[in-house]
Amino acid sequence: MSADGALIECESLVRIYQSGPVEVQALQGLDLVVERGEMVAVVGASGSGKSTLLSILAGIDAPTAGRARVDRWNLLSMSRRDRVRYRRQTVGFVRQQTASNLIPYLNARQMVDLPMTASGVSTAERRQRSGELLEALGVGSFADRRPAQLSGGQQMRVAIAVALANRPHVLLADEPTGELDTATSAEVFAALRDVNRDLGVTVVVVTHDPAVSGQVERTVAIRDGRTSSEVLRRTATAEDGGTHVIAEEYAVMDRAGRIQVPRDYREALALTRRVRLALEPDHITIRPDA
Ligand SMILES: Nc1ncnc2c1ncn2[C@@H]1O[C@H](COP(=O)(O)OP(=O)(O)OP(=O)(O)O)[C@@H](O)[C@H]1O
Repeated sequence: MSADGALIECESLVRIYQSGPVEVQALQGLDLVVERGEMVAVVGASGSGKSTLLSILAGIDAPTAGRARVDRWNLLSMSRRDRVRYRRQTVGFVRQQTASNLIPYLNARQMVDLPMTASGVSTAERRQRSGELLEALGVGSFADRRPAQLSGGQQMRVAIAVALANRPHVLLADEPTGELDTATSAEVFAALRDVNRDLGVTVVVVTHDPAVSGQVERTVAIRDGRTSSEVLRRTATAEDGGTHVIAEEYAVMDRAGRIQVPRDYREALALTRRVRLALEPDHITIRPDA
């Protein structure tokens, strides 16, 4: 794998679910590298394997085959005890349904407090950390409110604060804006970007929302359980001094040299099973087998 020292490395990751006689290949050899400090959006159609990937990275689900490493943890060979430590200390996870992240009878401060209590953090440190986190997420003045007394966007910010309580290296968020209106989504997403920038937490966020994925520097697209393409965005300065974002799409090639040719390209040239490949001085051509 190329990136030495990357925080997250998945290679040829496979997850097969067996339900009775039916086998579902949720991940079919997925490759993903995320550098420390990056913020990456994962996009893809419903059923493409996004939530499966996130559950594996969160240490909730175990892969069937392949390689997956986060920090110093090998997610395939981790013992049960290590898995508990990993989930407590290395990753923070924000679930898809806002309410499932929260406990109805606790207020925001108590909820942020809970994971730290489980990790044996002192009372004074807990109090300081929960105050700082709620403040950083813009919900400092709601510390004494329970979930039912908060709006959807505020609940999600509290959920993010809870996920960050034990200073994880990685924050994983599965459709954090899925249940929110456009304006609130933008606010929650801005909060995730602040957390990434100000606290240095690496963020992997699954989203359906192109408006959301368009705001990060790298978007990884999953199709049929594999990483199919990546969009990289950078800000360029024009001659008149104005700035604009340039987005470039790349196909992803695995170590065996496999790439996915997008369906519209295949259809446009009627590419089917066999194609002609030719190596040119600085590129490769793919032609129909005519
Ligand atoms: N526990 C499970 N048992 C059996 N099949 C499952 C299980 N979890 C997921 N799958 C299947 O694996 C595939 C990938 O599901 P996954 O939830 O990862 O997709 P997704 O991209 O997150 O979809 P969505 O955007 O709808 O949440 C789907 O075909 C799904 O039905």
